[in-house]
Amino acid sequence: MDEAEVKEERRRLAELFDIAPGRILHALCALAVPDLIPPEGTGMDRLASAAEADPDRLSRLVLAAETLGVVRVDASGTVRLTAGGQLLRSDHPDTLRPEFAEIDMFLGWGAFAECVARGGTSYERARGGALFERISRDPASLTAFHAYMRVRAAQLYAPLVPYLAKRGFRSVVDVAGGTGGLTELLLAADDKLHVTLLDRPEVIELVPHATRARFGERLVLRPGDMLRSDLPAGHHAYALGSVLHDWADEEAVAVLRRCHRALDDDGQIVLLERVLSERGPDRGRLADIWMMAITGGQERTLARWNALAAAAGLVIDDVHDTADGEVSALVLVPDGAS
Ligand SMILES: C[S@@+](CC[C@H](N)C(=O)[O-])C[C@H]1O[C@@H](n2cnc3c(N)ncnc32)[C@H](O)[C@@H]1O
Repeated sequence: MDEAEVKEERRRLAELFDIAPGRILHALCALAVPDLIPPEGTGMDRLASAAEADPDRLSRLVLAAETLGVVRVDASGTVRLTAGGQLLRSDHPDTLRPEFAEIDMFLGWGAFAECVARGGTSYERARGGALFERISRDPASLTAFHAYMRVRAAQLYAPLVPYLAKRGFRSVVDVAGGTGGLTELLLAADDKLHVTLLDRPEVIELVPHATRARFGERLVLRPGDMLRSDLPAGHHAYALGSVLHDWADEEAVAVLRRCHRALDDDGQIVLLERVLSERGPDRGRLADIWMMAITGGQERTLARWNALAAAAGLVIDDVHDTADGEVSALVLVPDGAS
């Protein structure tokens, strides 16, 4: 490398390493700053008072945010959101706010290199418990996590809904379906469908009343533990959206076996998951590292998904990818049924 290339690489790596941009966006969202900036703009002092923040510190944060391109501050000191900054508002349909306002995941990275070297998750080391157990004891974290999951589900799974609707499910169990982001998409796409939403009891309690009222008896809420007890039996499809990537193979196979046992005669299991490329650079490998750090699970290649299915007596019958490769639908049926 010549001197200019070294300089450029140092700059590129230092930029990758810098923790500040993410934390600036986090603080803006946690303090609801984008929600407090009206279309006509606002002054720094007014913004600080609305955000209940120290005026000097908040103005430094906003100026740093301008450098990141999410706000613009004009000569008179009026602060406005840029087009990108609009995505940080909670009322934007593609909002990033619940994700960026979350602190628990960030704190969970802790001593990450330790977990690479010695196993376990850095989340557990840093936060003193496994993710789903710990946030269950911390209402603020639980609410923030599921607020993010709902928005994520609506955005991530929407491109798969036409494909899922065409499969003509009679009834679906949304296994570990959180507060029902996927369930709502499925129920809204087919007015004859019944969905049983199963998750931990404290998560089922967070299902919004509006969702319960909207779908009436087509939605059954079922507190349960997919790792310790049988799933409701006799349904046509068992959907698992971003569930198995949270778990190592042993637990993932145990959950698949439970779904297999519960299936209707012509039943199917539908995984909504990322399919990692077999080799070469893939942004999904960063998501894989999130899983290593936070849950102890992993993102999987098609070969690994095949192996997981086989271990539960299942085969992959169909794979439907989305254009951006962020998520695919993998349809599993009992081995010998396809
Ligand atoms: C990554 S979230 C995915 C939520 C939802 N399927 C979605 O795509 O939005 C994982 C979900 O698994 C649930 N979960 C974790 N352990 C569980 C268990 N033992 N039994 C049932 N649900 C569980 C969590 O509460 C959480 O809602």
